[in-house]
Amino acid sequence: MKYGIIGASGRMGQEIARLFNKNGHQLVYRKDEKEVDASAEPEIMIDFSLASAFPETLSIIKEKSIPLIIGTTGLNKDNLTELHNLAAEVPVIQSFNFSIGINILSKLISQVNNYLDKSWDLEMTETHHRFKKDKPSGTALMLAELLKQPVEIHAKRLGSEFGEHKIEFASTGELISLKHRAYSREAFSRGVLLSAEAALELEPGFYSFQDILN
Ligand SMILES: NC(=O)C1=CN([C@@H]2O[C@H](COP(=O)(O)OP(=O)(O)OC[C@H]3O[C@@H](n4cnc5c(N)ncnc54)[C@H](OP(=O)(O)O)[C@@H]3O)[C@@H](O)[C@H]2O)C=CC1
Ligand SMILES: O=C(O)C1=N[C@H](C(=O)O)C[C@H](O)C1
Repeated sequence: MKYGIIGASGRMGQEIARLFNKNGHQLVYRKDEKEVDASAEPEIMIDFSLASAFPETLSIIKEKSIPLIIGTTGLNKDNLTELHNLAAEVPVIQSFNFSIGINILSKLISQVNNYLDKSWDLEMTETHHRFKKDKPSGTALMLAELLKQPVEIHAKRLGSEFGEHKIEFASTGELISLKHRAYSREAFSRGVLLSAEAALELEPGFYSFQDILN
């Protein structure tokens, strides 16, 4: 397929281009903060840029009227509402984490939730590379929303860490610890590839990555 990337020169943009090109797809549209490079009209658009780019992304998708896969974090509730409105016109697949593992972890957290009461303490830690611009991670915020009670999120920025999320549940007598760690950005680009290939067959609507995996 012919695809476009908003945030093409970024860490994720480069990883997505590597995996998509390996799978025979053609990158025909690249946008970064100051540059656009287009050789043909893309069939789908992928956005891994920055929250500050969101208004531009919205107008690009409205103008091109093609499916959007968006992984950019730091989006607020108004941004997500605008994505839902856009989904009336085109398929929108949105996730703060396109790794299969985090989607498994989400299901485990939801199950653990069912057994916990106020006598259990919860703590969450997310660890990312030193260049990450937002804090806490979008994944941590997404996981926190699955929990019945509020949880403090500790954010660590260390070296080249690709992304680790740990949730600990403790009573006065025992501890449960659930952790996911990405070993490379391919953990995310694989999910983006699955979503992009599915997007071409979807009706307009708002889809999570979980919807694509189901
Ligand atoms: N959902 C998921 O699975 C994952 C999500 N992410 C998220 O993806 C985003 C990108 O991460 P990462 O690649 O590490 O970040 P980088 O900082 O490496 O890349 C950001 C990219 O966005 C570009 N950009 C900045 N402003 C604009 C704009 N106005 N229009 C178009 N492009 C713009 C930058 O271009 P320039 O260089 O010109 O400034 C750069 O290419 C982050 O929000 C991160 O949290 C990351 C990994 C997985
Ligand atoms: O910036 C990153 O690298 C990542 N960001 C996402 C987030 O904010 O949750 C997903 C992943 O953890 C990597």
